[in-house]
Amino acid sequence: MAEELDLDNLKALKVLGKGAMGTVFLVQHNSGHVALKVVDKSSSLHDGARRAHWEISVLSRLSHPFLPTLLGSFESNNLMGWAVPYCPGGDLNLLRYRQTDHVFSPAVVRFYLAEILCALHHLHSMHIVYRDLKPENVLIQQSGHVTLTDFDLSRTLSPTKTNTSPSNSHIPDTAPRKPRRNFRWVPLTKAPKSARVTPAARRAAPSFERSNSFVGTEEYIAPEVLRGEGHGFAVDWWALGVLAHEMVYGTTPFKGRNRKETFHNVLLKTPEFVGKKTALTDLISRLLEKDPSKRLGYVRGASEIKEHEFFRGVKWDLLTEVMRPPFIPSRDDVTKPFADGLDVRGYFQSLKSPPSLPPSPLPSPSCEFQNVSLPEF
Ligand SMILES: Nc1ncnc2c1ncn2[C@@H]1O[C@H](COP(=O)(O)OP(=O)(O)OP(=O)(O)O)[C@@H](O)[C@H]1O
Repeated sequence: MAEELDLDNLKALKVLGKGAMGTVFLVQHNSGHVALKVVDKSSSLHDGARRAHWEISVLSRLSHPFLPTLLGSFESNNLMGWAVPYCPGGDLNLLRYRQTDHVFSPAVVRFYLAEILCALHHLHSMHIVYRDLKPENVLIQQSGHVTLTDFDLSRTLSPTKTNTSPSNSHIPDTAPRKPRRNFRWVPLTKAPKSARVTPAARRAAPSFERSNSFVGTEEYIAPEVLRGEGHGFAVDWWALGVLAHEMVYGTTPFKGRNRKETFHNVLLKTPEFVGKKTALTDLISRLLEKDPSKRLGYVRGASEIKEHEFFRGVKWDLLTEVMRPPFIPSRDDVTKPFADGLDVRGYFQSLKSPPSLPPSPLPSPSCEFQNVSLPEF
């Protein structure tokens, strides 16, 4: 049961990340560390309060080892916040950049895909379509297992419209809408920024205003979304295919020189795979089927994908016990916290008065990992 948090008693140790919607703080709470996401309700640009209520409502329904648990929440006149377990391992994108050639081995890919698939299976079983799968939203727990984060773009689908719900018809009025213009920027010489997304006011993308639910990250958007044909659960299977491609090749499959070219590629380009055909390339190409009704997972959901040859041997019911995570954060890196803790309320107040800006946010975790080798298959 999520508790009511008292903002005045919460001291942030540092800023873990800043997203389109809010700021995530590392907070000491009940003798442990939690991640506290705080949204400025007055931020009319991003419709903060409505989106925060939506995310809290989704989190409060989740109960799965690869999804966050809502630990507590608060609401004041100006701020809303909620706490979830802290994931010290950073995200899958940062982890990939720590690998040789910035790619994971097929065995590691299998591990992460299997866990993400289980998390999506759970969400879909609750009629929630995630719609924001990308490596930056896959966090690594202290145990090395994954947690999906950021449910801002998720939506509830009517059970009767499981796969190809027409755009918007299933979106509850209370659901937030979060248009984004996303781009990827990864300086070659620096560690990649955790998020490759930048929110933009809807007016920044006028050509897509017709569809109220045109959302997602450019390189991860499914063709049916671009075609304005609606958002079914199959958009998550498409994104799983893009993510798998990025993890194993180091690039997303449809990235163009600009957004127009990326969207053109998403709609028309057939992904190419270097080297011989494998179970993994077969899985990716089946997930990247442009017609959602022919896409793997369309007919029987996650179960259909779990049966794919690439996952042969995975003990789905025993994932947390049997499968050893390939990377385990070696220490809970809470180094360089703010000296006396950071007052969350003061942090937001100071954002509104530029002369006394707070210390700049620290980047995502710099923890090290124990590399656990997985058997090749
Ligand atoms: N549980 C957590 N443990 C550790 N870090 C976290 C946790 N939750 C979020 N973060 C960090 O905070 C960042 C922002 O979080 P989140 O994606 O939920 O915010 P957002 O405002 O919705 O962002 P976006 O712009 O991607 O929509 C994440 O990229 C991550 O670095």
